[in-house]
Amino acid sequence: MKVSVIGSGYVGSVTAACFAEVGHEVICVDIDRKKTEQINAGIPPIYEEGLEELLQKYAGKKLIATTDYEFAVNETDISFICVGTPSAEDGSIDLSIVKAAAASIGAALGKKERYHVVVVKSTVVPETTEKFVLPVLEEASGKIAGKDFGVAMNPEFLREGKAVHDFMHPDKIVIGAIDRRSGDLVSELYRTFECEVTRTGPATAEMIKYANNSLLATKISFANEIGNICKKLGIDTYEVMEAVGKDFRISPKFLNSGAGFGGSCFPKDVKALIGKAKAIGYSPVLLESVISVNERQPLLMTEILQRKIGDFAEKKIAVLGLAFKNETDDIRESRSIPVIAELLRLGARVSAYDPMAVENMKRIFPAIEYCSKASDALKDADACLVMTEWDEFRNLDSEFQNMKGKTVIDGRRVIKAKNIDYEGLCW
Ligand SMILES: NC(=O)C1=CN([C@@H]2O[C@H](COP(=O)(O)OP(=O)(O)OC[C@H]3O[C@@H](n4cnc5c(N)ncnc54)[C@H](O)[C@@H]3O)[C@@H](O)[C@H]2O)C=CC1
Ligand SMILES: O=C(O)[C@H]1O[C@H](OP(=O)(O)OP(=O)(O)OC[C@H]2O[C@@H](n3ccc(=O)[nH]c3=O)[C@H](O)[C@@H]2O)[C@H](O)[C@@H](O)[C@@H]1O
Repeated sequence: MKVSVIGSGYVGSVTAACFAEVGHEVICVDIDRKKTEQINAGIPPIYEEGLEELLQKYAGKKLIATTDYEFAVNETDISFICVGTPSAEDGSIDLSIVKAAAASIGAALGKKERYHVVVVKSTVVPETTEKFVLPVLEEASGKIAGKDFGVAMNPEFLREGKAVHDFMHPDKIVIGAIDRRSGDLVSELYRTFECEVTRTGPATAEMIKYANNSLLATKISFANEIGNICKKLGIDTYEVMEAVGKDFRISPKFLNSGAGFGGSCFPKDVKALIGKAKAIGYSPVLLESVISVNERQPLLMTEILQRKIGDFAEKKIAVLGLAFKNETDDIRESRSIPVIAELLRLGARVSAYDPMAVENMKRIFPAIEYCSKASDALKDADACLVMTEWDEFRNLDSEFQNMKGKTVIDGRRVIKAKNIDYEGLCW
């Protein structure tokens, strides 16, 4: 089939490359010309394992990128909206980018003769596809949904760092369509995937995505709550959760306590669902607690450190890990951001290291010291905070001996080194 993918970020570029891999012809559309040029040259606009190989294989052949909506819509049967859905000031969802993309697709649809299906893959709160995107498409095209074109919602469950693998081997495919014809076309696109397909309506598909992310975020905040209580009692929460996870109704996944969840989705999506719930007159107390536990968690790192080394003024604190999790350069909502801000507020000097995310963090904290090796960040530091679960931190040992003080607060349970003054965040 011929597919256009609107937005070439984490989800769009991976969706496009993977659809090419399963045999479709793909046109990527982005308003950022630099990204379209990169894709056409086989260069991934973001880092994801396996993405470069796919782009090298298909760019300029089965996969091309453009800024031209009209061309992309005209040449394809189906368009996937994969643009960002950030938080507005009050935490609710900001749909302005989705609106712009839908209006551009709509304008192109207005000039197209053949039937076309528009699929929302961006994470959007329930009712958005039918009550917001569909009317924008109708107005911009002058056509009627369900008659002249189809509309569907197909949420994405990939994780950053494992995005290509997750897209190619999904646990589930959810297709919420306004009518059978739209849903059948989306289903046809996924026919080679060996995975159960859930067919439903758009609002249910939208809610499945939010319930999924909110439950995973809830598991993490729950593990952190238990971890904080365990710490006060001198109990090892990792031992507790390992046993709890053996109950097949619970599963051991996503019960690692620590500095909390970051990333472009969990914080934003839980807040967006809170915003939607409030807008319809429901007070989501559990979801609000998931966020408050998560916001308190990184600041417990600096509280513990203060108890151990006292005043931060003029002290050098090494921060290991800037990405919101391992295997990515993404720093969006990284738990190291509030920690570095707090260290600076309290007068500390910060030396930071991350295997991939240094360049991105420079945009937020241009004035701290960035190092190209963990050992450089640790040299002469008074203390160290470990913020990201990078595997290479598990092998650090003698590097800690070049610190002035030997205090290491581990926010991710990754440090194995001996002869240091080690303290876990909640164990
Ligand atoms: N990042 C992730 O791991 C996942 C993200 N999602 C959801 O997918 C959506 C996209 O997320 P990301 O890929 O992370 O966003 P992103 O910010 O990495 O990428 C968005 C892309 O859209 C482009 N864009 C902006 N306005 C445009 C327009 N009018 N027309 C065409 N392109 C335009 C931007 O230049 C950018 O390349 C969000 O709703 C997110 O919640 C869902 C599952 C996983
Ligand atoms: O909607 C999305 O964008 C995506 O959000 C998450 O994926 P992602 O944000 O890439 O990363 P995760 O691996 O889920 O980790 C999120 C955060 O939780 C933290 N985490 C994870 C697991 C755990 O046990 N404890 C914990 O603190 C990680 O350190 C990280 O900061 C979901 O896992 C994906 O299924 C979903 O598609």
